Amino acid sequence: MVTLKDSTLLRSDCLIDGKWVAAPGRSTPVTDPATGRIVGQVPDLGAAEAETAIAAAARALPAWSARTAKDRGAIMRRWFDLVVANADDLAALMTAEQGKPLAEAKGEVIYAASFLEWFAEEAKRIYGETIPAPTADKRLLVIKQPVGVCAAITPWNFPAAMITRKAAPALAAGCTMIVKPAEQTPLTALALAVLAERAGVPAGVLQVVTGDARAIGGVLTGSDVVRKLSFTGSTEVGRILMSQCAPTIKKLSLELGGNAPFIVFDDADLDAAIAGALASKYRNAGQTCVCANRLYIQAGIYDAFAARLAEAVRAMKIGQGTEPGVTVGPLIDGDAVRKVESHVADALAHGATLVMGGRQPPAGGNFYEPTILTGVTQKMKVAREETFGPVAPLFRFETEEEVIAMANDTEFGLAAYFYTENVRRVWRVAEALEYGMVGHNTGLISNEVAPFGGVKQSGLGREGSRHGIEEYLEIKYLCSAIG
Ligand SMILES: NC(=O)c1ccc[n+]([C@@H]2O[C@H](COP(=O)([O-])OP(=O)(O)OC[C@H]3O[C@@H](n4cnc5c(N)ncnc54)[C@H](O)[C@@H]3O)[C@@H](O)[C@H]2O)c1
Ligand SMILES: O=C[C@H](O)CS(=O)(=O)O
Repeated sequence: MVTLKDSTLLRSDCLIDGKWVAAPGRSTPVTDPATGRIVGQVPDLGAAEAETAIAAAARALPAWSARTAKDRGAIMRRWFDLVVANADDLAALMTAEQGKPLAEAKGEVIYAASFLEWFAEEAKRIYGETIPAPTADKRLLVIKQPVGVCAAITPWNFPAAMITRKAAPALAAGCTMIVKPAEQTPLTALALAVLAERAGVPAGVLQVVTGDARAIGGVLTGSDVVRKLSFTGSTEVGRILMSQCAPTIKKLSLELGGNAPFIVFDDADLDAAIAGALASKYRNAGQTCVCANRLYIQAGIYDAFAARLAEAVRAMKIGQGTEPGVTVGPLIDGDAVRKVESHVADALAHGATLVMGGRQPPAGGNFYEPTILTGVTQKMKVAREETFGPVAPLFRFETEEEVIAMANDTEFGLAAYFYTENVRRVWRVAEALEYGMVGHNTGLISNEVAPFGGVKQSGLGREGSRHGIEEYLEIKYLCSAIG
């Protein structure tokens, strides 16, 4: 089990309609991916409970949306304060169920809290507009109103941030929300719900339902009462949910898979490029949607970059997230390990060279050693699929035109990175890359103030920034005849 300062944050029941709901005889264990040990139990709920949660959200909507923006903002701010005050416990829960190193988990909790802080303020800046009427007898204006009852389905790799990045703008806008967290990481979601309740979020405004993803998701996507779905996860599941939402024409936010190119030109600051590669590639053991998935290194510095990266990666420490100094934790489960193994085996079978790693450590489990491959080509799986593991495949390129073409040769379009000191090249490359987010001379681009999201098959819409709250608002145009 997990040792917390506040043991009441470890829940084994769900929050529905202001009540904590258990399911005697219907519970699912939550396991530590580093050890396989059970760290908690959560209810295995389904369609009936999803329906109950939707009805509760609908009942709570009028009063919540009628509260002033300042009032909702104050509650969101209290939620922020409580998340920060309980960051150590939330990080402990996260490391226990997701495996990331404790320092990373703490960092994610603070990142997750930043969305609560940001949208506590943005709630008060939902502005409308007046429009000069084309005729003297009319007055035209635009107001913005909350979408209504919203659903959120979230992934396991960022168990806190992927929830607050949705719930914060939704509640700030005056919507109510049902969250279905990933089955692997429900404990963090339930602890956030405890703190939301303590912050004053009323019954029915925020609900967390754990259990049968297909059954719960089927009800959330099929209900006409649910006016919006915000999903973060794989592109494959995003397609399914998008089609399930079609009959009720829901508003959609989709944050899906990635295949980020990481481009280093000959004139790059090599120290900065190595630091950026480490941060982008190995964060969360490579299990982030914006991880560098392909590293394109210009011919003139290819060997030097490979050697420097190997030297830096050798300094990494793999192990349980609770161990001091650990920088690479376990992958989420055996399937994730097998996917990484298949990508490495495919690359080697097609001519790549293993510089380091390429195996599980002797201890086994869900760990996989940080890996570097050279001699990688576009024909290999690592070029076409999201590896979602600590594998850095290095591709060699000669010209700017060639690398832009290779970088864009994917159905994904979430994040891309490039390193150069040439100002003219910054503009050429940034504008030519077909991605929603581009990092120049940095491997870390995510924060609460910037619009996070992708193009092509990496998703729809943006989260965070001043744009993120628009996803939870409808525009209403009012035309008043005064003649
Ligand atoms: N773009 C982003 O911001 C972002 C962030 C994190 C993760 N991701 C992507 O998510 C993927 C990894 O996360 P994952 O393995 O949790 O993704 P996943 O798509 O397997 O699962 C995500 C969520 O969807 C639920 N789900 C799965 N099938 C469902 C169904 N048929 N009906 C209803 N719900 C269903 C899961 O229970 C989970 O809560 C990667 O592709 C990663 O790139 C994207
Ligand atoms: O997995 C992708 C998440 O969005 C993580 S982050 O926002 O880049 O930290």
